[in-house]
Amino acid sequence: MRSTIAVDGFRKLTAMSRATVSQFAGVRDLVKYVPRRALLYIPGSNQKMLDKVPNIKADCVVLELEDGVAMTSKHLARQQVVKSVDRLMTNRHDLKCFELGIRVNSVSSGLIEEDVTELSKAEHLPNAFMVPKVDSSEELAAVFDVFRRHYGAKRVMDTNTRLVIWIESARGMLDMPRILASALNLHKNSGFFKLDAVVFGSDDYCADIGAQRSADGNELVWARQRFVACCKAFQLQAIDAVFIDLKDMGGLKKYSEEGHRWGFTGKQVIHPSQVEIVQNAFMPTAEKVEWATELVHAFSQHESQGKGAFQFRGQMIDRPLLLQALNIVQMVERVGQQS
Ligand SMILES: CCC(=O)SCCNC(=O)CCNC(=O)[C@H](O)C(C)(C)COP(=O)(O)OP(=O)(O)OC[C@H]1O[C@@H](n2cnc3c(N)ncnc32)[C@H](O)[C@@H]1OP(=O)(O)O
Ligand SMILES: O=CC(=O)O
Ligand SMILES: [Mg+2]
Repeated sequence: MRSTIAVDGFRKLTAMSRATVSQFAGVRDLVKYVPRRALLYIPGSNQKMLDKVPNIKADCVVLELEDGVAMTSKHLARQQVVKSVDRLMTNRHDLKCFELGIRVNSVSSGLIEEDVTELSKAEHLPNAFMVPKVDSSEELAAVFDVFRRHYGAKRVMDTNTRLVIWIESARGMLDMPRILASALNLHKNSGFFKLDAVVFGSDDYCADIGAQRSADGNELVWARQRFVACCKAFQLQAIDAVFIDLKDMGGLKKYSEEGHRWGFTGKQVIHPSQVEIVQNAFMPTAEKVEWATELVHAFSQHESQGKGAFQFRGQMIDRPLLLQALNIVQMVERVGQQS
């Protein structure tokens, strides 16, 4: 299997290479890197699905309060998610996922206040709070305000809890650079949850622009490519669209591999049967892991001789290539620790 090959490739790293990689911890914080190849939604209203979380191997599990939950079940979902997050975070070392998040309702829905009021009754914070339909940077101030009022300043400003946001409208898409910069500044200036990943809400985006979904996905090409470029401009992870045809595993594989080639970091999934296909598609190949490991090592040697650019296997290498190689090494290191 592709992921296994890559993990084996990583295990061949020598102690010297590992030490070399750690010299670049200042460039990218290796310890805090969270793989998000597959981000699985679990509706908070479904207790049977919530009970499966400890054994789910998706990189990121999203306890869902938004569109996966009927309006008539929001209250029940909030109560079940509060109990689940306390139970799961108490035994967090037993979880198979890297990140347990909660997706609240959007600011524009008018439901976020009730979500946060209820969630703040939990003793534990999740690893990440997830906010959908962020259309403007002003909305982030409203998110900060509602969390600070209900959780208290200390709990939301002195924590490792991360922020993940969804871009799902034409307005959000056009304003992405301002939205992402504001979210990062909010963390820098106030200590509020740090933005770590951005998710493309393609179904809501299609509804917003009036596009019809097609088998070849042409209607989303521009948006997906702009989305990746904006995320990567701010060194943020970019999570690709949901694939809703639950029985079409070939189609899921094709779109996942395409997303990986285009620069996405991972993909949203809605069913456990989609997890492994997506994780494999977003795993670097064994050759790529070997290339990355050797490149990082070569970079370190050249840098110690005062050379920022050099030749490596016939290619010119400088800092951007080092960053790409570090992304690969960080991903494989975390996945290797899990398996
Ligand atoms: C597109 C825009 C978005 O906003 S996406 C995010 C919002 N949507 C969601 O949260 C939906 C998430 N997915 C689901 O609710 C389910 O997968 C849906 C699509 C309803 C299908 O469920 P169901 O009919 O039970 O499927 P199934 O019979 O094939 O299930 C087999 C076993 O797997 C389980 N399962 C299913 N989905 C999940 C899931 N997301 N998380 C955890 N477990 C899941 C089922 O409970 C079932 O378990 P068992 O075999 O009965 O023990
Ligand atoms: O929230 C996800 C979407 O596709 O919409
Ligand atoms: Mg959506």
